[in-house]
Amino acid sequence: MREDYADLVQQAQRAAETAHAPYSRFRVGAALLFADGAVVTGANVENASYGLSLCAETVAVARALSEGRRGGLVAVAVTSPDADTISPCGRCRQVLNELAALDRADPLVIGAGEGGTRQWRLSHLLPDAFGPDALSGKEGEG
Ligand SMILES: O=c1ccn([C@H]2C[C@H](O)[C@@H](CO)O2)c(=O)[nH]1
Repeated sequence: MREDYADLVQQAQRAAETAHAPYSRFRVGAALLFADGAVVTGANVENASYGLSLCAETVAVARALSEGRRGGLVAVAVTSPDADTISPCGRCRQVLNELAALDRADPLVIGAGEGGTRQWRLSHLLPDAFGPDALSGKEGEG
């Protein structure tokens, strides 16, 4: 793994320590790397109403968008201290695609754990994605 991605994984690991996961006891951290070098992290946030829980990747994407980021997503690291390895759930793939598609990026997704590290392009994890393009001309500036 390139050194900068090792650092990104480390940031995801640190984020996982802040997870609010009292129900599943499965902590997840995500770290998004942007072209300007910025990193935005997130951890999963569970809810007593289980189905309302938010995944780490979703929290990170929401943080990035609410900070005003509208593209430049280069890589995403996801990790859990409670699993040997991890790959983003289906909903997270769609949520990541929302940010990536804003500038037609195809970020590297890194699933890291003690059991090994796997890398994919987001387009591999979510081929033929439904994205903002499908609505072009139908939506306003958000
Ligand atoms: O890609 C994933 C998959 C799962 N989780 C969280 C959701 C839930 O809080 C816990 C167990 O599914 O892990 C994530 O944060 N990201």
